[in-house]
Amino acid sequence: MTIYFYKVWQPYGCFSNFSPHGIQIQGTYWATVEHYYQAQKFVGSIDAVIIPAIHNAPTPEEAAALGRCSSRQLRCDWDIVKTQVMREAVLKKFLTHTEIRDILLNTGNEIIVEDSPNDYFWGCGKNKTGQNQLGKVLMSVREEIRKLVSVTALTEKYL
Ligand SMILES: Nc1c(N[C@@H]2O[C@H](COP(=O)(O)O)[C@@H](O)[C@H]2O)[nH]c(=O)[nH]c1=O
Repeated sequence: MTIYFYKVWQPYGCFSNFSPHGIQIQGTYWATVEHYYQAQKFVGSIDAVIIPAIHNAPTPEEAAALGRCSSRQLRCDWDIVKTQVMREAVLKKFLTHTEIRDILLNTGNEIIVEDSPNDYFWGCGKNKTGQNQLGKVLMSVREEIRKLVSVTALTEKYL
């Protein structure tokens, strides 16, 4: 059965980028995946000065609001890199926090969908026709971690 998630306080809320699971990437700690993702929009852009404010935002909602401000200039390659940026952060989240890693692995091979009513790229949108890129990232991270877990088990057994 397809697994739908969206808000942190709803079922499978730990799949949301707003969930309180911090990540360390290239020596910097980010309070949530959302903080990291929103900040990456401005790396190398003339509006990169906003990055510390996004990093220090007290909540992921505030980080998202800063990153979504339409008067700021995004890095020019954002559309090309954003899915890879998201994948790296989501992979780090589920490698770092074992309790939610198990929740992800225990979803088996079910389809995972971000049930966002207004996001047709990361989510499925109101009418469920969206691209669901975040769900796809989560399923691909699930596969990658499964492979890592089996390699680790084999290594422990034979080496
Ligand atoms: N979970 C969740 C949202 N969805 C998240 O918003 C991000 C996309 O942002 P942008 O690229 O700026 O449109 C991405 O992490 C997506 O998963 N949005 C919300 O306003 N509230 C929420 O609880």
